Amino acid sequence: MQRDTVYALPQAQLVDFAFNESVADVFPDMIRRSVPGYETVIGLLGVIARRYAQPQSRIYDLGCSLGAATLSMASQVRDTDVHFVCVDNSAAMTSRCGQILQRHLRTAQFEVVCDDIQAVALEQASVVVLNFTLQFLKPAERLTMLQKVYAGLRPGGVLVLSEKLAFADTEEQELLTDLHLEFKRANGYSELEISQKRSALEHVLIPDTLEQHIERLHAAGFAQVVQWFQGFNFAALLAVKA
Ligand SMILES: Nc1ncnc2c1ncn2[C@@H]1O[C@H](C[S@+](CC[C@H]([NH3+])C(=O)[O-])CC(=O)[O-])[C@@H](O)[C@H]1O
Ligand SMILES: O=C(O)C(=O)Cc1ccccc1
Repeated sequence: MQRDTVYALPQAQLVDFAFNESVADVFPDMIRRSVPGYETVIGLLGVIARRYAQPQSRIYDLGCSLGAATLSMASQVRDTDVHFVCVDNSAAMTSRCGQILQRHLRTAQFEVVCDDIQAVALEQASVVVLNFTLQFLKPAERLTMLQKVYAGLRPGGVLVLSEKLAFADTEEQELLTDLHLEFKRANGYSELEISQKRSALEHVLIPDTLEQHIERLHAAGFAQVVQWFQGFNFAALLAVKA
């Protein structure tokens, strides 16, 4: 695995974070060292998919990056007639994702689409995954995205939503942000790397509170909303269509 050094050297100017070639090259290392519980979430996504996958349905991995969620789900889902659709608007990610999935899955089992997740048709879905992706959409566009997911799901289908969280309570926000910083330091990131990435993400990754997520999922139509994971300021929910 290639080590993430994207923000190791002082940047001449502040540039918004982008999922370009340099990020795609080091992404497994970057996300593992940046998101507390990432690997656990990936593993448990497989268990959730195993529970909710339906015969002759589609599983959508929206904002798939290198396909880690799809690989976990494919290893657990028993129905052979489930089709995986992996979508990401970064060509650097989708080209690598296609190569990785090819090594593990049958060609007929999956497709990788380079497009905005807001533009792709969602049909006959039993499982939809937004694993740390909704947070990159403009806040005003998030409800429409969830409504689209709801419409594309079959009854009994599930949306898995993982996100970085904000907290309404100032003290809680400070504590969990601080613990996230300690997590990054513990994983070998320097103060320079941490602060440069924070600036780059400032206008790109806009976290909502858990309460905002739950309310929005209900507004989109989901009857059952359950939080199943939290690692500091990162959480995962599942939302079931009745
Ligand atoms: N509008 C959009 N349309 C399509 N893709 C998008 C959009 N906005 C962002 N992305 C894509 O969403 C992904 C977010 S990373 C997901 C990790 C993965 N799910 C994983 O389980 O390893 C999370 C993170 O880096 O914090 C990137 O690949 C973006 O290109
Ligand atoms: O690094 C961070 O602070 C994050 O919030 C997570 C993250 C992980 C990988 C790419 C972008 C953001």
